[in-house]
Amino acid sequence: MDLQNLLDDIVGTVQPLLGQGAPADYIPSLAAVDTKQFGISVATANGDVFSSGDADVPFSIQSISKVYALALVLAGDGDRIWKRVFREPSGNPFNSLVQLEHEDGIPRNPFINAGALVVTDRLLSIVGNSPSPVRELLRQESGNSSIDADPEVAASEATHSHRNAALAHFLASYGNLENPVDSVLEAYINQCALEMSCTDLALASRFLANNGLRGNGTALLSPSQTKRINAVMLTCGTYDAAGEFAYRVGLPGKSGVGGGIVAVVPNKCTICVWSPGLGRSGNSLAGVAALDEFTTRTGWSIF
Ligand SMILES: NC(=O)CC[C@H](N)C(=O)O
Repeated sequence: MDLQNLLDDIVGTVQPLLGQGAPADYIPSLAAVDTKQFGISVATANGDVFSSGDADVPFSIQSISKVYALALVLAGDGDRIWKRVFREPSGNPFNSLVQLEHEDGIPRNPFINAGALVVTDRLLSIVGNSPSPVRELLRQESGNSSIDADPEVAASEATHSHRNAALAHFLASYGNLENPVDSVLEAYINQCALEMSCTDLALASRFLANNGLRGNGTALLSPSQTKRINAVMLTCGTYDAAGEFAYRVGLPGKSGVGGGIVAVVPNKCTICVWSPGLGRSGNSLAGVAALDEFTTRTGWSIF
């Protein structure tokens, strides 16, 4: 398989989709991003990296950060988090409030906003937030020590965070937060505002394809924990479009409203795609199409 040729081809295939869809507009500073951009990177289990298009342009990772927060909580705390958050697809938008009341303050899964707020809360209790543990992990695993939150995106989200604040207060009212609402929101918003390129994210996610092993060969997670994060990514990582994503792409994946998606081919590689135009459920239109093409052409789906 000539991966470089394939990625170059995919950049050509998605051209007609670029500019379609809309960037996230409820975080005003994300709405200004040029939707014609597209990047793709693949990091293989044996350490090679292939990339094409705008693969080295940094973008806002947004909800992709939820995967690394969960990994750190499982690494620090084992299975305890599963008493406070379920592992079922929500079938609802990622920032929905209604389900949380029906289900007595236990979020459906760790990848919708309510679930990620609980995970972030636990991470704050275990390791604190200075420095940000998610940022440190991503710096170490990507080898890029300049990764940081974009203060403008963080400030923009903070001034438009009524929904997430409502979710956090709701969780607190059910006794499902250990830290003050404001500290949890601040940590959550800052990890969402981290800026990384496709290459950074493909490299930083390799532990998900390598049975939990970090770049330096030590274990962040056990093979079983890694398998389970991948399972939750498959069923919940693209919100109410997870069924369609499994059908078209057939890989564990996690999207963010910055237009990035990280996908995992266990024991083989990680893939990161980015294009800011989003479809109805908040997943990158060209990104999903590129991953569809990638698994169709390589046969590297988990099915
Ligand atoms: N789906 C996303 O990427 C959402 C992340 C965004 N920061 C939010 O909380 O609304």
